Amino acid sequence: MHPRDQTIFALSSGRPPSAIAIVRVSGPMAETVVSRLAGRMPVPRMATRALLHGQDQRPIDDAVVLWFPGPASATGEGVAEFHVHGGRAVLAALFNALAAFENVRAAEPGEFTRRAFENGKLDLTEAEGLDDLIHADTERQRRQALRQLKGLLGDRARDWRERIIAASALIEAGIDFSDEGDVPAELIAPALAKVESLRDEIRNVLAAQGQSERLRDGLVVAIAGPPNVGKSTLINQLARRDVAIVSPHAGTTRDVIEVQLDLDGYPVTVIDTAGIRETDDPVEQEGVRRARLRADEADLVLWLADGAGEVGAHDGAAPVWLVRNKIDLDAMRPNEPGEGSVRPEFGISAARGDGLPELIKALVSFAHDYFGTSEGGLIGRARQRKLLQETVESLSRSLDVIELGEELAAEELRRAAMSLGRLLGRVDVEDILDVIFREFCVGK
Ligand SMILES: Nc1nc2c(ncn2[C@@H]2O[C@H](COP(=O)(O)OP(=O)(O)OP(=O)(O)O)[C@@H](O)[C@H]2O)c(=O)[nH]1
Ligand SMILES: [K+]
Ligand SMILES: [Mg+2]
Repeated sequence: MHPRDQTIFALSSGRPPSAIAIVRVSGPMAETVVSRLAGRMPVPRMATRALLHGQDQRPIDDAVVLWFPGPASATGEGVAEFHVHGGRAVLAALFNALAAFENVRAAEPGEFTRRAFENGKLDLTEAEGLDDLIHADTERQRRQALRQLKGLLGDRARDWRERIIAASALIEAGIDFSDEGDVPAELIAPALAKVESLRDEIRNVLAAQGQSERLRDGLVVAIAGPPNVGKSTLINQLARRDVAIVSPHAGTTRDVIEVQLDLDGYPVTVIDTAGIRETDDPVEQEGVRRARLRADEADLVLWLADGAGEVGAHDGAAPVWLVRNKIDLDAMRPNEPGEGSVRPEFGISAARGDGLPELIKALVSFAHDYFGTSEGGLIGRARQRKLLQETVESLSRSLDVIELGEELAAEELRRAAMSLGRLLGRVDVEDILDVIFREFCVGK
């Protein structure tokens, strides 16, 4: 039997142990599974209490059972939900009982959503939005994901696709008309006008968007600098807890330490690294190597220095802010901009907290620019942006090549429609589906 026709089950709630755990079952066997385990069929969509029994008639748990007959269910198939007590042994007993049925197996990550997608319950942008919503840590990520889940991008893309197909139908009708020679201009002109306005519309969405698909991955800020300048003290201050060891001993931090922060709704990862210096200690050398690597990959580097230190050499393309620490030790006032310095310069005391509000304010404003200011951003992922860009390019090309022949223009329009089809998950997507759904949680 094809894996797709098998019945799947998974824990859909959080990690056990928990007060309640929800196990979902989807597929052709779901109905049989419910009636055997619960001893009867619950009324559809009504919470029903039942003592669950395995096939050996031993009781499993006192549960609440829900039955959603397909196709009006989350996946489009028959779906059962078992709300059981969230103990590990309870779940193990239930999983054993489920797996004992023929053609019933544990679900792969994302398999429920994939079935929903394959049964037309949601388009690919909505499926991606669902995944993002589950993984959203901050308020802005949540709002962005919800827009996707509500299908705002999908709705626009469907409309664009239909209009492209209509324009290309006009051109193709023109081609059919002209047995020999030219296609009548009165057919081509309105089609071209449509294509042009469509292209501008999609361009506007791309432009208005800023970079809000970056919300998924977050902003990476690396704290780097020489040993003992107070890098770990600063990350502890930003995290408001002791994530890194602070000591007067130079070379304390060797591993890369990460904390996730919610800065004004923006997801920011701050990393503390080993102090960068020449050293004979192989462990510290490795720490320094990793520190350089992470600083090179970061989106922003806070180069910490004390006294009169300057920014050290590094290879990354990211902006570097010089942050002078330990201003409590000298007479320098907080946030005195360095003379002739192009990069922002901050004076702080990580130990006492002086200058930190200003530094955090600057970070929020950096995040604001980095993620784009648009609240109405429709694009949630780089994949979506890329396909929209391809659509715009094909539309532009169709306008360019129309002089050379209507067939060429029609071909470009087909390409544009294809890109939007991919965006929605309607064309040749098997390969990307595997990639996308694999990232999902099990039970989703
Ligand atoms: N006076 C003063 N001391 C500080 C300040 N920030 C950190 N220190 C001290 O400087 C020393 C080094 O601090 P760390 O945070 O461990 O420095 P680091 O840059 O992480 O050091 P490595 O991990 O070894 O590279 C500790 O003794 C801290 O207490 C500050 O703002 N003022
Ligand atoms: K130290
Ligand atoms: Mg340190």
